[in-house]
Amino acid sequence: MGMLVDGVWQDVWYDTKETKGHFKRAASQFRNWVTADGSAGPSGTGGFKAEAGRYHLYVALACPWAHRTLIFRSLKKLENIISVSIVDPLMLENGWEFKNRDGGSVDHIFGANAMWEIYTRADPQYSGRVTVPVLWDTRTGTIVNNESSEIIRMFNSAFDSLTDVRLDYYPDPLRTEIDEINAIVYDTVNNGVYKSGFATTQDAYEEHVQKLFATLDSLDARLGKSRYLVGNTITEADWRLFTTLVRFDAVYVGHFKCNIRRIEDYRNLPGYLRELYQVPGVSETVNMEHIKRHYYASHKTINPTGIVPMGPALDFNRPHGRDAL
Ligand SMILES: N[C@@H](CCC(=O)N[C@@H](CS)C(=O)NCC(=O)O)C(=O)O
Repeated sequence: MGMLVDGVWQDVWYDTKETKGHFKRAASQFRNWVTADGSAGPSGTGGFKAEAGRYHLYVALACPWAHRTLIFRSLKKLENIISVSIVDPLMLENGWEFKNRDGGSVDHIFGANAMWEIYTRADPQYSGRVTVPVLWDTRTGTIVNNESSEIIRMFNSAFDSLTDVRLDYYPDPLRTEIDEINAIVYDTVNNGVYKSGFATTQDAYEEHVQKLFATLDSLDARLGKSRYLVGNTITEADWRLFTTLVRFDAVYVGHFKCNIRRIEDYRNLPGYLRELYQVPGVSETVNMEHIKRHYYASHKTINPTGIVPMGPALDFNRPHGRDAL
Protein backbone atom coordinates (compact mmCIF):
# COMPACT_ATOMS: atom_id res chain seq x y z
CA MET A 1 0.00 0.00 0.00
CA GLY A 2 1.35 3.42 -0.83
CA MET A 3 0.92 6.50 -2.96
CA LEU A 4 2.67 8.84 -5.35
CA VAL A 5 4.01 12.17 -4.10
CA ASP A 6 5.18 14.47 -6.91
CA GLY A 7 5.60 11.44 -9.13
CA VAL A 8 7.64 9.45 -6.56
CA TRP A 9 6.27 6.22 -5.07
CA GLN A 10 6.08 6.11 -1.26
CA ASP A 11 5.01 3.14 0.83
CA VAL A 12 2.50 4.53 3.36
CA TRP A 13 -0.78 3.25 4.85
CA TYR A 14 -3.95 5.38 5.09
CA ASP A 15 -3.53 8.18 7.62
CA THR A 16 -6.55 8.25 9.97
CA LYS A 17 -4.94 10.33 12.72
CA GLU A 18 -6.27 13.66 11.51
CA THR A 19 -9.76 12.27 11.02
CA LYS A 20 -10.20 10.74 14.49
CA GLY A 21 -9.98 7.18 13.24
CA HIS A 22 -12.25 7.67 10.21
CA PHE A 23 -11.19 6.51 6.74
CA LYS A 24 -11.73 9.27 4.17
CA ARG A 25 -11.66 8.30 0.51
CA ALA A 26 -9.87 10.80 -1.75
CA ALA A 27 -11.59 11.98 -4.93
CA SER A 28 -10.41 10.48 -8.24
CA GLN A 29 -8.28 12.95 -10.23
CA PHE A 30 -8.65 11.97 -13.91
CA ARG A 31 -12.14 12.95 -15.00
CA ASN A 32 -12.31 13.15 -18.80
CA TRP A 33 -14.99 11.22 -20.68
CA VAL A 34 -15.06 9.01 -23.73
CA THR A 35 -18.07 10.13 -25.78
CA ALA A 36 -19.64 8.89 -29.01
CA ASP A 37 -18.41 11.91 -31.01
CA GLY A 38 -15.39 12.99 -28.97
CA SER A 39 -17.06 16.06 -27.49
CA ALA A 40 -16.43 16.84 -23.82
CA GLY A 41 -18.48 14.88 -21.27
CA PRO A 42 -19.92 16.09 -17.96
CA SER A 43 -16.41 16.93 -16.72
CA GLY A 44 -12.95 17.48 -18.19
CA THR A 45 -12.00 18.12 -21.80
CA GLY A 46 -13.05 16.55 -25.12
CA GLY A 47 -10.95 14.61 -27.60
CA PHE A 48 -11.80 11.09 -26.47
CA LYS A 49 -14.03 9.64 -29.18
CA ALA A 50 -15.35 6.11 -28.77
CA GLU A 51 -13.29 3.91 -31.10
CA ALA A 52 -12.62 0.18 -31.19
CA GLY A 53 -9.15 -0.78 -29.95
CA ARG A 54 -8.25 2.69 -28.67
CA TYR A 55 -8.93 2.35 -24.95
CA HIS A 56 -7.47 0.00 -22.38
CA LEU A 57 -8.89 -0.85 -18.97
CA TYR A 58 -6.70 -1.58 -15.95
CA VAL A 59 -8.51 -3.52 -13.22
CA ALA A 60 -8.12 -5.62 -10.11
CA LEU A 61 -10.53 -8.56 -10.00
CA ALA A 62 -10.49 -8.11 -6.23
CA CYS A 63 -11.71 -4.52 -6.32
CA PRO A 64 -15.44 -3.76 -6.11
CA TRP A 65 -15.00 -0.44 -7.96
CA ALA A 66 -13.06 -1.98 -10.82
CA HIS A 67 -15.53 -4.86 -10.83
CA ARG A 68 -18.30 -2.49 -11.88
CA THR A 69 -16.39 -1.59 -15.03
CA LEU A 70 -15.77 -5.24 -15.91
CA ILE A 71 -19.46 -5.99 -15.53
CA PHE A 72 -20.42 -3.15 -17.86
CA ARG A 73 -17.74 -4.16 -20.36
CA SER A 74 -19.25 -7.64 -20.36
CA LEU A 75 -22.95 -6.67 -20.41
CA LYS A 76 -22.38 -4.16 -23.21
CA LYS A 77 -20.23 -6.67 -25.14
CA LEU A 78 -17.21 -4.40 -25.28
CA GLU A 79 -14.65 -7.21 -24.87
CA ASN A 80 -13.35 -6.82 -28.42
CA ILE A 81 -13.45 -3.03 -28.27
CA ILE A 82 -11.78 -2.32 -24.92
CA SER A 83 -8.82 -4.49 -23.88
CA VAL A 84 -7.96 -5.26 -20.25
CA SER A 85 -4.95 -5.80 -18.02
CA ILE A 86 -5.44 -7.42 -14.61
CA VAL A 87 -3.24 -6.69 -11.60
CA ASP A 88 -2.16 -9.27 -9.04
CA PRO A 89 -4.49 -9.56 -6.03
CA LEU A 90 -1.71 -8.82 -3.52
CA MET A 91 -1.32 -5.09 -2.96
CA LEU A 92 1.79 -4.64 -0.82
CA GLU A 93 4.71 -2.18 -0.66
CA ASN A 94 4.64 -1.46 -4.41
CA GLY A 95 0.86 -1.10 -4.56
CA TRP A 96 -0.90 -2.91 -7.42
CA GLU A 97 1.55 -4.96 -9.50
CA PHE A 98 1.45 -7.02 -12.69
CA LYS A 99 2.55 -10.59 -11.94
CA ASN A 100 1.00 -12.57 -14.78
CA ARG A 101 -0.11 -15.46 -12.55
CA ASP A 102 -3.32 -17.11 -11.29
CA GLY A 103 -5.75 -15.03 -13.32
CA GLY A 104 -3.71 -11.82 -13.26
CA SER A 105 -1.98 -10.58 -16.43
CA VAL A 106 0.97 -8.55 -17.61
CA ASP A 107 0.47 -4.89 -18.46
CA HIS A 108 -0.43 -5.38 -22.11
CA ILE A 109 0.35 -1.80 -23.09
CA PHE A 110 3.74 -1.02 -21.53
CA GLY A 111 4.85 -4.17 -19.73
CA ALA A 112 4.99 -2.10 -16.53
CA ASN A 113 5.74 -3.82 -13.23
CA ALA A 114 3.40 -1.71 -11.12
CA MET A 115 0.28 0.36 -11.57
CA TRP A 116 1.96 3.55 -10.34
CA GLU A 117 4.02 3.57 -13.53
CA ILE A 118 0.81 4.05 -15.50
CA TYR A 119 -0.07 7.07 -13.38
CA THR A 120 3.35 8.70 -13.84
CA ARG A 121 3.10 8.12 -17.59
CA ALA A 122 -0.09 10.15 -17.56
CA ASP A 123 1.31 12.76 -15.17
CA PRO A 124 5.00 12.63 -14.17
CA GLN A 125 4.22 14.88 -11.17
CA TYR A 126 1.10 13.00 -10.02
CA SER A 127 0.41 13.10 -6.30
CA GLY A 128 -2.26 10.85 -4.85
CA ARG A 129 -3.39 7.30 -4.52
CA VAL A 130 -2.82 4.83 -7.30
CA THR A 131 -6.20 3.19 -7.68
CA VAL A 132 -7.96 0.88 -10.10
CA PRO A 133 -9.93 1.01 -12.31
CA VAL A 134 -8.06 3.16 -14.83
CA LEU A 135 -9.26 3.82 -18.38
CA TRP A 136 -6.21 4.48 -20.56
CA ASP A 137 -6.19 6.13 -23.99
CA THR A 138 -3.55 4.54 -26.24
CA ARG A 139 -3.98 7.35 -28.80
CA THR A 140 -3.03 10.31 -26.63
CA GLY A 141 -1.10 8.27 -24.07
CA THR A 142 -2.93 9.33 -20.96
CA ILE A 143 -5.47 8.30 -18.36
CA VAL A 144 -8.94 9.30 -19.51
CA ASN A 145 -10.62 8.57 -16.22
CA ASN A 146 -10.02 6.69 -12.95
CA GLU A 147 -13.48 6.98 -11.43
CA SER A 148 -15.52 3.81 -11.76
CA SER A 149 -18.92 5.49 -11.49
CA GLU A 150 -18.04 7.53 -14.58
CA ILE A 151 -16.37 4.74 -16.53
CA ILE A 152 -19.54 2.62 -16.27
CA ARG A 153 -21.61 5.54 -17.61
CA MET A 154 -19.29 5.76 -20.62
CA PHE A 155 -19.49 2.01 -21.20
CA ASN A 156 -23.28 2.19 -20.87
CA SER A 157 -23.72 4.43 -23.90
CA ALA A 158 -20.63 5.94 -25.58
CA PHE A 159 -19.72 2.82 -27.58
CA ASP A 160 -23.28 1.93 -28.68
CA SER A 161 -22.66 2.57 -32.37
CA LEU A 162 -19.88 -0.03 -32.30
CA THR A 163 -21.99 -2.91 -30.95
CA ASP A 164 -25.48 -4.33 -31.37
CA VAL A 165 -26.25 -4.09 -27.65
CA ARG A 166 -28.89 -1.49 -26.86
CA LEU A 167 -29.35 -2.21 -23.15
CA ASP A 168 -29.46 1.01 -21.13
CA TYR A 169 -28.71 0.76 -17.42
CA TYR A 170 -29.19 4.49 -16.82
CA PRO A 171 -32.43 5.29 -18.67
CA ASP A 172 -33.55 8.90 -18.71
CA PRO A 173 -36.86 8.54 -16.83
CA LEU A 174 -35.18 6.67 -13.96
CA ARG A 175 -32.08 8.83 -13.52
CA THR A 176 -33.23 10.85 -10.54
CA GLU A 177 -34.24 7.75 -8.62
CA ILE A 178 -31.07 5.89 -9.60
CA ASP A 179 -28.93 8.84 -8.46
CA GLU A 180 -30.78 9.00 -5.14
CA ILE A 181 -30.30 5.34 -4.30
CA ASN A 182 -26.70 5.42 -5.57
CA ALA A 183 -25.86 8.21 -3.14
CA ILE A 184 -27.11 6.22 -0.15
CA VAL A 185 -25.58 2.94 -1.31
CA TYR A 186 -22.25 4.60 -2.08
CA ASP A 187 -21.94 6.34 1.27
CA THR A 188 -23.17 3.63 3.60
CA VAL A 189 -22.62 0.35 1.71
CA ASN A 190 -19.97 0.51 -1.07
CA ASN A 191 -17.80 2.87 0.94
CA GLY A 192 -19.47 1.94 4.23
CA VAL A 193 -17.72 -1.43 4.40
CA TYR A 194 -14.37 0.34 3.93
CA LYS A 195 -15.21 3.00 6.50
CA SER A 196 -16.06 0.20 8.94
CA GLY A 197 -13.06 -1.97 8.16
CA PHE A 198 -10.43 0.78 7.96
CA ALA A 199 -11.67 2.61 11.08
CA THR A 200 -9.00 2.87 13.76
CA THR A 201 -11.21 3.87 16.69
CA GLN A 202 -14.10 1.94 18.22
CA ASP A 203 -16.46 4.90 17.81
CA ALA A 204 -15.69 5.36 14.12
CA TYR A 205 -16.12 1.63 13.49
CA GLU A 206 -19.46 1.43 15.32
CA GLU A 207 -20.85 4.51 13.62
CA HIS A 208 -20.19 3.15 10.13
CA VAL A 209 -21.26 -0.43 10.84
CA GLN A 210 -24.57 0.79 12.21
CA LYS A 211 -25.20 2.96 9.16
CA LEU A 212 -24.22 0.08 6.88
CA PHE A 213 -26.72 -2.33 8.43
CA ALA A 214 -29.47 0.29 8.62
CA THR A 215 -29.17 0.64 4.85
CA LEU A 216 -28.94 -3.12 4.23
CA ASP A 217 -32.08 -3.61 6.35
CA SER A 218 -34.00 -1.03 4.34
CA LEU A 219 -32.73 -2.37 1.01
CA ASP A 220 -33.85 -5.84 2.04
CA ALA A 221 -37.33 -4.50 2.79
CA ARG A 222 -37.41 -2.63 -0.51
CA LEU A 223 -36.42 -5.79 -2.39
CA GLY A 224 -39.32 -7.63 -0.79
CA LYS A 225 -41.67 -5.41 -2.77
CA SER A 226 -39.65 -4.75 -5.87
CA ARG A 227 -37.53 -7.16 -7.91
CA TYR A 228 -34.80 -4.55 -8.52
CA LEU A 229 -33.77 -1.35 -6.76
CA VAL A 230 -35.35 1.03 -9.27
CA GLY A 231 -38.31 0.08 -11.43
CA ASN A 232 -38.79 -3.36 -12.88
CA THR A 233 -35.55 -3.67 -14.79
CA ILE A 234 -31.93 -4.01 -13.76
CA THR A 235 -30.23 -0.63 -13.64
CA GLU A 236 -26.83 0.77 -12.80
CA ALA A 237 -27.99 1.02 -9.17
CA ASP A 238 -28.24 -2.77 -8.97
CA TRP A 239 -24.77 -3.35 -10.41
CA ARG A 240 -23.25 -0.83 -8.03
CA LEU A 241 -24.79 -2.67 -5.08
CA PHE A 242 -23.95 -6.09 -6.49
CA THR A 243 -20.15 -5.75 -6.34
CA THR A 244 -20.30 -5.07 -2.60
CA LEU A 245 -22.90 -7.77 -1.88
CA VAL A 246 -20.97 -10.48 -3.70
CA ARG A 247 -17.90 -9.78 -1.49
CA PHE A 248 -19.85 -9.35 1.71
CA ASP A 249 -20.10 -12.77 3.34
CA ALA A 250 -16.68 -13.88 2.11
CA VAL A 251 -14.73 -10.79 3.12
CA TYR A 252 -16.54 -7.90 4.74
CA VAL A 253 -18.18 -9.98 7.50
CA GLY A 254 -14.82 -11.29 8.72
CA HIS A 255 -12.04 -9.01 7.52
CA PHE A 256 -13.91 -5.70 7.89
CA LYS A 257 -15.94 -6.83 10.95
CA CYS A 258 -19.26 -6.04 9.25
CA ASN A 259 -20.81 -8.94 11.10
CA ILE A 260 -24.13 -7.89 12.59
CA ARG A 261 -25.76 -10.03 9.91
CA ARG A 262 -24.57 -11.89 6.83
CA ILE A 263 -26.23 -11.29 3.46
CA GLU A 264 -27.35 -14.93 3.66
CA ASP A 265 -29.30 -14.10 6.85
CA TYR A 266 -31.58 -11.63 5.06
CA ARG A 267 -34.90 -12.50 3.50
CA ASN A 268 -34.57 -10.89 0.07
CA LEU A 269 -30.96 -9.85 -0.48
CA PRO A 270 -29.60 -13.39 -1.05
CA GLY A 271 -32.00 -14.21 -3.91
CA TYR A 272 -31.49 -10.76 -5.40
CA LEU A 273 -27.70 -11.23 -5.26
CA ARG A 274 -28.00 -14.65 -6.90
CA GLU A 275 -30.23 -13.33 -9.69
CA LEU A 276 -27.68 -10.64 -10.57
CA TYR A 277 -24.84 -13.17 -10.36
CA GLN A 278 -26.71 -15.43 -12.80
CA VAL A 279 -27.18 -12.75 -15.47
CA PRO A 280 -25.20 -14.04 -18.48
CA GLY A 281 -21.65 -12.67 -18.53
CA VAL A 282 -21.57 -11.65 -14.87
CA SER A 283 -20.31 -14.74 -13.02
CA GLU A 284 -17.20 -14.72 -15.27
CA THR A 285 -16.29 -11.34 -13.76
CA VAL A 286 -16.35 -12.69 -10.19
CA ASN A 287 -13.08 -14.17 -8.97
CA MET A 288 -13.42 -15.20 -5.30
CA GLU A 289 -9.78 -16.28 -5.03
CA HIS A 290 -8.58 -12.80 -6.01
CA ILE A 291 -11.19 -11.19 -3.78
CA LYS A 292 -10.31 -13.12 -0.63
CA ARG A 293 -6.58 -13.09 -1.19
CA HIS A 294 -6.47 -9.36 -1.85
CA TYR A 295 -8.21 -8.26 1.32
CA TYR A 296 -6.93 -10.81 3.81
CA ALA A 297 -3.34 -10.89 2.55
CA SER A 298 -2.80 -7.23 1.61
CA HIS A 299 -4.13 -5.36 4.63
CA LYS A 300 -1.45 -6.31 7.13
CA THR A 301 -2.54 -3.69 9.67
CA ILE A 302 -5.88 -5.52 9.90
CA ASN A 303 -4.72 -9.12 9.39
CA PRO A 304 -0.98 -9.30 10.19
CA THR A 305 -0.61 -13.04 9.49
CA GLY A 306 -2.08 -12.69 6.02
CA ILE A 307 -3.94 -15.97 6.51
CA VAL A 308 -6.83 -16.27 4.04
CA PRO A 309 -9.84 -18.10 5.52
CA MET A 310 -11.05 -21.19 3.67
CA GLY A 311 -14.76 -20.47 3.99
CA PRO A 312 -17.50 -19.62 3.77
CA ALA A 313 -18.97 -22.08 1.26
CA LEU A 314 -21.09 -19.93 -1.04
CA ASP A 315 -23.14 -21.05 -4.03
CA PHE A 316 -24.52 -18.17 -6.05
CA ASN A 317 -25.82 -20.58 -8.68
CA ARG A 318 -28.68 -21.88 -6.54
CA PRO A 319 -32.16 -20.90 -7.83
CA HIS A 320 -32.87 -17.25 -6.98
CA GLY A 321 -36.65 -17.44 -6.77
CA ARG A 322 -37.08 -13.81 -7.79
CA ASP A 323 -39.38 -14.49 -10.77
CA ALA A 324 -42.35 -14.42 -8.40
CA LEU A 325 -41.98 -10.65 -7.87
N1 LIG B 1 -13.33 6.22 -6.48
C1 LIG B 1 -12.57 5.19 -7.06
C2 LIG B 1 -12.04 4.27 -5.98
C3 LIG B 1 -11.20 3.17 -6.52
C4 LIG B 1 -10.40 2.49 -5.40
O1 LIG B 1 -10.30 3.00 -4.29
N2 LIG B 1 -9.81 1.32 -5.70
C5 LIG B 1 -9.02 0.62 -4.71
C6 LIG B 1 -9.08 -0.87 -4.88
S1 LIG B 1 -10.60 -1.57 -4.35
C7 LIG B 1 -7.56 0.97 -4.88
O2 LIG B 1 -7.05 0.89 -5.97
N3 LIG B 1 -6.91 1.34 -3.78
C8 LIG B 1 -5.52 1.63 -3.76
C9 LIG B 1 -5.19 2.72 -2.79
O3 LIG B 1 -6.10 3.30 -2.21
O4 LIG B 1 -4.01 3.00 -2.64
C10 LIG B 1 -13.45 4.48 -8.05
O5 LIG B 1 -14.60 4.17 -7.73
O6 LIG B 1 -13.01 4.24 -9.16
